[in-house]
Amino acid sequence: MEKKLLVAVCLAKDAQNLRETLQSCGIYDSARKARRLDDKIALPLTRLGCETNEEGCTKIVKPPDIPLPIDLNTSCALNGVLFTIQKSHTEPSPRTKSISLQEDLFEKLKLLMERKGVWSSSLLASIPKHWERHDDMVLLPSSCFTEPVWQTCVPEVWNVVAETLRCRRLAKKNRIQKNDFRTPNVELLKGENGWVVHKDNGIKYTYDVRKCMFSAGNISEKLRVAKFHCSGETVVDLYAGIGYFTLPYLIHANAKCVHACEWNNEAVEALRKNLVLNKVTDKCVIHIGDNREVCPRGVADRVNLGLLPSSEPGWKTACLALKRETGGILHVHANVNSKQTSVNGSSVVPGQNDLGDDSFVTEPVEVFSHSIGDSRKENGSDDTPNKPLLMTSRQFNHSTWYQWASRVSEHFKDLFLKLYSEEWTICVLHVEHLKCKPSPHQST
Ligand SMILES: C[S@@+](CC[C@H](N)C(=O)[O-])C[C@H]1O[C@@H](n2cnc3c(N)ncnc32)[C@H](O)[C@@H]1O
Repeated sequence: MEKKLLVAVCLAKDAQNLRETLQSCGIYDSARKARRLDDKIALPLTRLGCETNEEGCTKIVKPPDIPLPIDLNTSCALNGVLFTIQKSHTEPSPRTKSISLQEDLFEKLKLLMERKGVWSSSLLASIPKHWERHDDMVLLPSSCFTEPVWQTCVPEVWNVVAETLRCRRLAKKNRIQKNDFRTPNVELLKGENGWVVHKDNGIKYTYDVRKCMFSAGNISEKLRVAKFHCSGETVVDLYAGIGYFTLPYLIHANAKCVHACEWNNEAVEALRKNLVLNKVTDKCVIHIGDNREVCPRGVADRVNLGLLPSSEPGWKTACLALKRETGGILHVHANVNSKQTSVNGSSVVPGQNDLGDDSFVTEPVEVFSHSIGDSRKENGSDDTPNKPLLMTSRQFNHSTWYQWASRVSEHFKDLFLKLYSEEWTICVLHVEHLKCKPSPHQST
């Protein structure tokens, strides 16, 4: 049997369908790259070979478990898609790459717009190259389908996108509204309701994508929180949202109780549902309103300050939330612009950054979770440090971050002194660098 590599060649518009059919028959070779041949696509095949008999006639040789009506260089049909099997004339690419959903989306949209007579290459840039998948919904970025001509072809455009990306509902982000709730401004393009369920590290989060944001960029911090041992601890989550951190504290870190502060009623509705969904309602007290007014005082062993670009508005509230006798741990989040400062060598002021809301959402930004621990009153014991002490994790040895952490701890020292007229001891226990990567659901 000749070891010639074979490909199935079909029209580009049918490539996705054919690929899926070949995959289900077990003869699609996902380790090789699909190739474009003018208006056609050559899909790589596996487990098939060919044989030439004495008359010089070449036939496909296939294992007995593949009873497909296929022959070499002859039109064949599978699931209504016409194709021919041919010998591959090029060496297979060593890289694993099959025709991507993005390429397929491009082909199908181009075809639709050509049929409507409105295709132009200027539309290329607004075909989405990445998206987020939530449940059966695909959430498209704000940069796509911006040209008015797309609107003249709805709902067909949305149907093609939904079919190609294999989802039932389709939504598109617009710029985040500049209000205190950071309302997402998501438009539903296909489907009726915006509620999705998102599973993350064994936790279910439900929320309406039109009303609340799911901060996917926080995943590494959520995973870190999930590893904490908080048995017996009371935690205050000052910016609870839909429960991004409240839930890992309750479910994985095993906190005794979380006081969750949130002022956005839409987020509170989702938070309530999430507590029920994850069966932890009895361990959480929701305080609805501005945390500076509604946060309980003197109750917490740990306070989470998960607000970006800076949690500074909540610093005083966090100090007051800690147990006065024993102190506790503060997790202080902020964006720190280390690029700028590493160039001129100056330090950063806590909370200072030059990144607009939009930059945070769309671009990688350095984000810090800064745990300030053991902020206890001086108890006079010799081993209690009375100066801020940096004990940051080894891999994060960026001097800007140390400087920032050091300034934050000085700031907290002053705050405690003002609030209680007595010295508290502050140690920086850890600095975590959170790269706000593209969402884990993004695909291309
Ligand atoms: C963007 S979310 C962040 C949630 C989560 N901590 C995270 O980092 O993924 C911030 C939440 O804090 C809420 N929030 C902001 N300022 C607040 C305040 N002063 N009091 C109560 N909630 C506040 C917003 O409504 C929003 O739901």
